[in-house]
Amino acid sequence: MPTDQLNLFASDAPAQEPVVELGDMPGVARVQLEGSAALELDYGIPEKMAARIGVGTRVMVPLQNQKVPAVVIELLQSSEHRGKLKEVSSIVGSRPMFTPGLLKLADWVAEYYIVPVHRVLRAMLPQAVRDKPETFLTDSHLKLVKEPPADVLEKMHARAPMQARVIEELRRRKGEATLSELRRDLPSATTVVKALLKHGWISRSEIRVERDPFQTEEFLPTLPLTLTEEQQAAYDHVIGALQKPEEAKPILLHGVTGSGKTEVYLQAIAEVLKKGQTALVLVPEISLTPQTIERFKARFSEKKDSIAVLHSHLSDGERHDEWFKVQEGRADIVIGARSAIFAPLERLGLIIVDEEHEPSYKQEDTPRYQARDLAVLRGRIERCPVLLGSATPSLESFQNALMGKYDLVRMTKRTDGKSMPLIRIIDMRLQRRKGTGTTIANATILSEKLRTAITTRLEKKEQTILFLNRRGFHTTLDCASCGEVVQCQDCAIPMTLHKADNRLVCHICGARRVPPTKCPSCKEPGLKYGGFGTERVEAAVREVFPKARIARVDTDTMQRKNQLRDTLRDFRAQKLDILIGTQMIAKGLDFPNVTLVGVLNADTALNIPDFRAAERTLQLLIQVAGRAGRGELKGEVYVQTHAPHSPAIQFSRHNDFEGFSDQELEHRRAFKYPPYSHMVLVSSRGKHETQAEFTLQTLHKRLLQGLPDGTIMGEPTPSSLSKAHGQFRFQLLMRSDRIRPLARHIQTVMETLSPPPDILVTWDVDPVSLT
Ligand SMILES: Nc1ncnc2c1ncn2[C@@H]1O[C@H](COP(=O)(O)OP(=O)(O)OP(=O)(O)O)[C@@H](O)[C@H]1O
Ligand SMILES: [Zn+2]
Ligand SMILES: [Zn+2]
Repeated sequence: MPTDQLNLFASDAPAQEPVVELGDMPGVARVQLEGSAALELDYGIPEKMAARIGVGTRVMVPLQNQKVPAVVIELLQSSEHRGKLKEVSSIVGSRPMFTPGLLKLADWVAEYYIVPVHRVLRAMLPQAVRDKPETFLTDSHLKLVKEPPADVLEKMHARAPMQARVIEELRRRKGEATLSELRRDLPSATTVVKALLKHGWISRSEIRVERDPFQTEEFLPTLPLTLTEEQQAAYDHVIGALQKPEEAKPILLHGVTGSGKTEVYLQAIAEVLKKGQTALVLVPEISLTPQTIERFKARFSEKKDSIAVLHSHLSDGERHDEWFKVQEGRADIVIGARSAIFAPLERLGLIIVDEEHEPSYKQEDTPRYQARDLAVLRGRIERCPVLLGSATPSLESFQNALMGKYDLVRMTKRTDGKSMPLIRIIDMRLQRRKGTGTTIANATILSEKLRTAITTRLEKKEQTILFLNRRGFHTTLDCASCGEVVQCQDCAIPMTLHKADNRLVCHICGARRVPPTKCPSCKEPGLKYGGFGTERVEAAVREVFPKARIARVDTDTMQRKNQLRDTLRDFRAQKLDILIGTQMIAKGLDFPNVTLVGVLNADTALNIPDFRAAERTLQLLIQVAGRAGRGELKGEVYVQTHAPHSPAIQFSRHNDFEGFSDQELEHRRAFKYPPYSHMVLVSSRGKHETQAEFTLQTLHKRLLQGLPDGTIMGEPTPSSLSKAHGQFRFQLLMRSDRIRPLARHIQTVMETLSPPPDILVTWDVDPVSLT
């Protein structure tokens, strides 16, 4: 739709219903400023606004000769403020932007994550909503008001052929159309419509147009499936919680890959809608694929317009409109990534967090909240059940379930008697010694066994997924003479060769440079490349299987809008034999004809310096393996590794999540790591290495004074990523089983700290990444 034809308007129409009864009219609004200091101020409410101001309303208030945005957090009869109260200047939007439940959540987030509450309130509204509230697109809805007899129309064809065409078009459309619909075939429709209006042939009214990202998609309705016994038990458990939300504990649904968790979600949501309530579904950004959304829209096809989708790939306009769909109460179901936990749904009946173990539920900027934890909290505030689902639960949630804080429901089998895939471990150390496998420039990319397995699949017209968590062609470039590794100048990591454009690329800051021919350090020419990423795997696979139809899915190849959707569609339609990709293809995908999954290097996640390395590896392996054998045919998985005996690899081989968690929890308990403690990661960064380090050392000393009992505090050390974006990084880890006293202590100390202006100090409560 061409935007030049559509006019933007900002409505400030009064709300339909008054927010407060006129009888007990409060005269004072206590507000929280949005922009700056966490100040609560009182303002008088002018009489003409009284009916439209409630808790959660956004307003503009006068402050030091300016008008600034604020949120009403409380209505009072009078203020303790001495002197004359200033008055609220204006109201933003026609309805409150925050529900009382969300305001409570904001307070909690502020305290727990040690952030001023105004930062939390800002994070709760999408930017497009904050900056341009109620800026909707409009279109003209046109209606034919006179039926022209045949001869009139004929004359018109001679005199004003365009007008006749528009009239005929309108008749074809049962007498109604929008201007933008007409303009699709008749670019001059705007002028023609004006003439027709003047002559009284048609009438016009302005309507609001939603920028709906799925407008053009068709969804074939699906019916609820007959649940398996295990699904039924899980469903019944959720229904029980829906009936007694006050007593319900959060439910952890531990269901193996392909056990049909989504079907349980769908049927539970149907029940929630039947009760006239709403449902919130969180999915990791990366699994918010068209396929996922389609499953929801198709099941609730008669209500598909009442499903709002909130995630970061929407345009500002789309996000704005989807958000208002929720705020105006037109959405019954919200599906979204992390920040959708703040969707202003009312009458919330159920919150679902799918793939609850996913690290992407953690927000990596201030406020650094964990959306899965906020889901549990929001459930408590709104008295609604919370369902956390995963084939590989986070140890935090699993431990909560073992302790009885959460209910644990298991689904141990795949639907329809389909079996779990057979997992084979391939020791790549032996491959290298034997010199077998597909070797290009000394790196074994495909073991012989995996290659044979792919060949068999190609013969049988079954499909293969090859997974590798690294982009690019070569992952290192170093000097044979002096050992120097070519690193990014601004970040302490090796640069990756991207062969398609022959550049070395830094995967932290994106810096690009022409590959040097001589060592930058000793000037000798003997530079050699090492390691492999998806680009190189693609080249190798094309070489070995020249006839296979192959696609690569990573952020380099999926730049174009809809490219991911189109590639996945082709794969589903079996127009492709082999899909090579990064974690973009590791989760949630359900392709029945995939009978082989190859994990090309299972060790990348094991080598990260993080106490969760084993947990992450297990999660990834079980999830990727879970893409195989989801249809009638049995699946097989080959895991290539240099650490075949590590527990993460061995337990995932037997799909033994609980065995792994027993062992891993034991270990965590012994060393007091989460979930047996809360962790706070304090970091400093800056261009000057010594200043950054010194700042953290100073902070360390101050934190030592009055440190709450039971706190374990490390020493300031360089972060494992010691430099990024040209800034040196240092970190300090603290652990305690009681987070609140520690948070208060940190807050108090931070208030006394004034670091040099170019040094940034941050803190992260319950961090998921320690780099
Ligand atoms: N009761 C059922 N009867 C038959 N088929 C079912 C049933 N429930 C689900 N399925 C099918 O089983 C497949 C797997 O289901 P689903 O994708 O919901 O599993 P999941 O547990 O979410 O898997 P994963 O964790 O791997 O994403 C889907 O194709 C789904 O349509
Ligand atoms: Zn050198
Ligand atoms: Zn860099």
